[in-house]
Amino acid sequence: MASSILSDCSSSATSRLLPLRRALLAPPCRFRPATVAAPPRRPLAIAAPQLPLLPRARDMASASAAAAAAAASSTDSADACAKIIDGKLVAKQIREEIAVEIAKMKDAIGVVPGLAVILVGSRKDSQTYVRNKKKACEAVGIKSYEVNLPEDSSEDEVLKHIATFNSDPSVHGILVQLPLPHHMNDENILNAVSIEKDVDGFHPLNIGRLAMQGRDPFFVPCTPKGCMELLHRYGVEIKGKRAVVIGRSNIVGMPAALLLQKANATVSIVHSNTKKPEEITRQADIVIAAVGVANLVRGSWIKPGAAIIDVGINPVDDPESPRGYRLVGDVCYEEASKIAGLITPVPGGVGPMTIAMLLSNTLESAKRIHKFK
Ligand SMILES: Nc1nc2c(c(=O)[nH]1)N[C@@H](CN(C=O)c1ccc(C(=O)N[C@@H](CCC(=O)O)C(=O)O)cc1)CN2
Repeated sequence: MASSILSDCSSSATSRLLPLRRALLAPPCRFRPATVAAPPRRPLAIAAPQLPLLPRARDMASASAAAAAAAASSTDSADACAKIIDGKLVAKQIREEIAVEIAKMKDAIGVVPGLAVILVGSRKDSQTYVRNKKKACEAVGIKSYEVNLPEDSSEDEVLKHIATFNSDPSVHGILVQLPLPHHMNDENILNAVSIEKDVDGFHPLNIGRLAMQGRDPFFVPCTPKGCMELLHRYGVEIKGKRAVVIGRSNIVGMPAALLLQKANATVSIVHSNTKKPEEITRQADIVIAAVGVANLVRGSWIKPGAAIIDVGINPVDDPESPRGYRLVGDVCYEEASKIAGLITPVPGGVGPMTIAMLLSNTLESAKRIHKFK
């Protein structure tokens, strides 16, 4: 269900005052138009989830609210606008690049990459993501295989389908859409996917290899890989920079921190027990926010000029929207975009990159299995 969060990221008390103060004091932020120049095309350098609310997320949110006044004054005086990192556009470029590569491989060796998706239950959001994955596969020339199981299926039924796909040579990638129903053990299921076909990169051996020096995983999880790809394509230097990842989930925060560290950033992870998260975040040249709390990161948390990657996709009530809600990130875009150097919007930032990276991982898998360069 959508939570009620005010669009200007302020508490209910300040929300009545801020728009007026802004109108009086601040020149409007001239956002870069939607036609912002596309980043240069480049070969792939190397995956929103609705993240669970952390137990102490409320504490972090209250630290955030306490910082609201400071944020208001700093954003009021700012006249700069961050460059928008256009994930939708980059994802489209990547899909086009992948389609070309797939056509080449098919011509050269007659192989068509195959992706198998297993969906358990009938969550509307998961059904939409799976449908979008299928459409994206069709558009680039990947053959997709889909298994839909009822909510009350047993773990064994899921494991049986995984085993069949593991031994099917026409399938190069297997994923189980998350979240799974509560009665299922994610670990048992994710462990069953062959690591050579684990295009989500969630198998513990793939995550373990990501964490180790001198080792590489077969696959990098799609959303964190998408975050890195956006940083690369927009020319953000990572080596020697300070990076902060907010959130430490297995599927986004933790792998994102490992990737930044592999790219030679100095990385801190801010989580539900972190004291003064805003002070730590303010030191970062690069911030990846993946905590699942709408508008947690305020303008006052951000170092001027920093690159901000917002992974959060949080529904908030909006009676004016046809759906009755709209999506906002973990970062208060209105404030942050006046202080940051670059920023991803929500929607249209990291989200579209998740599926583009899934296609990239599936192609990579087919190439590796068939030794095609
Ligand atoms: N097995 C997996 N399960 C889940 C993953 C995953 O990578 N593997 N990630 C998420 C869901 N997800 C893909 O599965 C996903 C989330 C969001 C988007 C996206 O494009 N979001 C749009 C907004 C969409 C909207 O309007 O509702 C955006 O941010 O612009 C794509 C894929 C959890 N499960």
